[in-house]
Amino acid sequence: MYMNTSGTSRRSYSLTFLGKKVGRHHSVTPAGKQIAWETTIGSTEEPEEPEEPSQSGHAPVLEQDLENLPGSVPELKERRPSPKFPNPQFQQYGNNAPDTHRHKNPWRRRWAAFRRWIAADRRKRNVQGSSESQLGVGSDAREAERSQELKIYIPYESAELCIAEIAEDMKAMKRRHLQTVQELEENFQFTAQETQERILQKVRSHYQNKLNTVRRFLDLYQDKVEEKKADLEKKVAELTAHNERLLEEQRAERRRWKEETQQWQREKSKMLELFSSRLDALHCHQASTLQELQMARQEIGQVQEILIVSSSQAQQEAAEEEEGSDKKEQTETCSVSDQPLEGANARLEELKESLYQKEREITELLEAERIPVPPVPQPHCSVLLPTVITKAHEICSVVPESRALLHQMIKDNQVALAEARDKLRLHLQTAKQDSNDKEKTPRQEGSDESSLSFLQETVREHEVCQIALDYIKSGECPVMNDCEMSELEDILGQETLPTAQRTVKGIGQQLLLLQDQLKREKEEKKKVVENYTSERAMRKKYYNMVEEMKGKIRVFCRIRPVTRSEATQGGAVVVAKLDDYSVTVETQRGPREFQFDKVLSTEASQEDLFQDVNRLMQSVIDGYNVCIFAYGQTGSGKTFTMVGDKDQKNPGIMPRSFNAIFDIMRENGSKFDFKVSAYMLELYNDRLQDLFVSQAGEAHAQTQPHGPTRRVEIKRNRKGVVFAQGAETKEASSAQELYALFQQACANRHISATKMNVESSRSHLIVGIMVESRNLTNGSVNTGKLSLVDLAGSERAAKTGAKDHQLKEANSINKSLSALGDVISALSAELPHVPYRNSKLTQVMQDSLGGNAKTLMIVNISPSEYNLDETLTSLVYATRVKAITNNAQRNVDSKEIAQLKEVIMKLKSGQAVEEVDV
Ligand SMILES: Nc1ncnc2c1ncn2[C@@H]1O[C@H](COP(=O)(O)OP(=O)(O)OP(=O)(O)O)[C@@H](O)[C@H]1O
Repeated sequence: MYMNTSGTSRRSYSLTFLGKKVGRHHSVTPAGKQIAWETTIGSTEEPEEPEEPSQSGHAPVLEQDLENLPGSVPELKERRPSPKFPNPQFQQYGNNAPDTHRHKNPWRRRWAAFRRWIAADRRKRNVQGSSESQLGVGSDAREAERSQELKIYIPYESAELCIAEIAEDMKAMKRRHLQTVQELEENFQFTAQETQERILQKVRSHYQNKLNTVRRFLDLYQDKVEEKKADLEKKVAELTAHNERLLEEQRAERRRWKEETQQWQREKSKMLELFSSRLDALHCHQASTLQELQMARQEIGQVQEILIVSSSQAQQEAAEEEEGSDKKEQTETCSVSDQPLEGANARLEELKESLYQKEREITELLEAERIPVPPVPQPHCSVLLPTVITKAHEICSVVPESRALLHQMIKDNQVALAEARDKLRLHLQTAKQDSNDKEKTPRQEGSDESSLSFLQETVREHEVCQIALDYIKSGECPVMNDCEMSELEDILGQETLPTAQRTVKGIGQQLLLLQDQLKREKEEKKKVVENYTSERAMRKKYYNMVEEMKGKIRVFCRIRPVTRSEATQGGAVVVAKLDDYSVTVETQRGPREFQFDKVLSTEASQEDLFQDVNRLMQSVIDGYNVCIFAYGQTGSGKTFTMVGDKDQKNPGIMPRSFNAIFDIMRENGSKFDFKVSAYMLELYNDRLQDLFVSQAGEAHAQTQPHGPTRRVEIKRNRKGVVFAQGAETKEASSAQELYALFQQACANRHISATKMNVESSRSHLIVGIMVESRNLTNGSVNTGKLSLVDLAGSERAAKTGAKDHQLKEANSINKSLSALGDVISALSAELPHVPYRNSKLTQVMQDSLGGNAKTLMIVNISPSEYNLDETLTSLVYATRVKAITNNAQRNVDSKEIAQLKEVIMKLKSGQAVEEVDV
């Protein structure tokens, strides 16, 4: 047998039984040394009893033995592991382990006995060897014998015992080994746990620090927000004050306009009165002239009768002459009878002349009455006055009725003059008394002054009239110096001279003046109306701005053109756009006006509409939630507005938004890093469907026994932002890519033909576009969401002709719209409970109605009388929506929060988190 130590912690046994190797075992000795020994059984000789172990234990024996083997004791000692290991279990195997402990191990005990036995045997053999050398045996034979002697012959039972012990020993070792492994594992776990806890602690403290920083940031932000809020409130107050000022100005303008109109009306009526009184006078004059004419005609008739009588008398006398009467007598008679005839003829000629004159005058007057006389240069008073007086006097002297009329006029004027004088006197007396009695207000004084001047004017008018009439009566012309003449011209300028010619010309001039004034008034009125309209538009604009600042939902109204079917039905157009902000509907009870943030007429193009929508795209990029939805009866143009026409010649809000978002992104590409993703859903028969999954694909998935059944559900995050759980979200890197996704989704939408619309949407379309923008300067992240909703239209089955499954669809659509109506009513009435949960549609739109989004509603209406009821319902509905207030907030995370969110996302998805991430 030989024994070898290699100084390692492994031990190997190699057993040879009856000349054969029976096995090799490795084990770790407690002392950590490797021992290999071989046992060859060659004799049945019983070994000597081993020596009793010495008091000092077996260790010295072992070291002694080991000195003869490869690997000396010092080397072995060196290789022994130092008792560094903290585990006491392992310490017991170290060199410092107490002997008592060693002896407790049965195997060790036996092993020690065995080694002692071997040592004794060796000693015995050495003794034998030395005696033989002394006898001088040949060296070769001795060598062979020595090699033979090196073998130790162990009795079979001992070997068996030994093997059994070794086996037992090995089992025990195995157990200990396993135990050690287990302990190692436990220890490792314990250590790993400790390390993990340490890391967690570190992470926690790191997070805590970050959180504190974030809190500080938040406080700063809060302060800034407060400042901003105060600023905005100030601005709102300023705008309100400005609005008030504008309103006040408008009221003042209106008052002024009203006063001016009244003044103008007063002046107009005064002028008309004057004109009619002048006309009356003219008619009187005309009537008297006609009467005169009549009388002249009668006179002519009488003269003609006299002429006839005289001619018959002449004939008679001629006959008598024939009978031979006295010629002298005849001549006398004849000369006597000729005398009245000549007078009558002269009178007749005179009358005729006067008649023609009168007729000419009347014609002139009538002409002047009919045609407004352009202002002609007045003849000089010095020429005009004597002519007028002479002519008037002539008429009066020739026509007795005129004379009588003149006398009457003089009398009347005298009476009127006396009355006017009395009135003036009375007024002066009263005024004098009043001025003595009390102090007057400026207004009273003004009215007194005006009535005094009126009375003075009346008196003066009558006085002038009196002088004129007196002159006409006498036929004299007044002798006037230049000063008097100019005074008279002034009077004539005031048109107080009652001559017909003057009157007519004055009336013509007055008419012209009136026309001029009317024109001016009209222009002024037009200007006032224009000012008022522009001011009204401005006021509405400011009002809308204030409302928007307050967070009110914006509502646009779009009137679509009359469709062909409506035209064939012959329904009248009952809807009209009043201005950019008002629409009017002709109802049976009269016109009804509705006000919105914008009204788009039938002529408004898709570009016009998008111009007002475009600014919301910037809000999305800035991190706001924005919702744009179209509402209206079926066939009113919702899909046209939101999506566009079929061949996309007139793209609607959705495709335009895609382009606008990517345009803004491109412009800001140097400052931000953007990410765009989208989901597209439809709410069909009260079930949410992912439009990125085709109906065929979904049907296939349903038929699979363990196929993935997608269930899309509406959830809200802590900030109240709605998101679709279970819906596929796809990323897009360009507007074209996003549009391709949109087209893919639209292809999966439920559409069918009804009587009202050949391409009627049978579901609500919901498109969500998420835009994440990371600021490259400060690392903050904005997350905006744009929700575009094309609602299905409310419909009446009788009108649309819906049957079977279309009826079911219509019921579902109407039910969800009615739930939407309930939500709108509750929000506009500011009720404490808003029934969002009554329908999936209202759940989807929860953050857009009364939530934290900037919302725009487009109410689409038909202009036709055929849809009057639905149009009125839609407009009332939209008016209610205008009253709803949202609280739009920006979704901004600082760099740290964004990073932490990323870490949380990674942890949630089971990804490894590195120190760098934290
Ligand atoms: N502003 C418009 N200019 C021109 N055509 C329009 C306009 N609005 C709507 N139309 C036309 O009217 C028809 C009906 O419009 P659309 O399909 O958009 O109605 P809808 O409200 O979406 O109906 P439904 O609720 O049934 O889906 C379409 O042919 C559309 O092209």
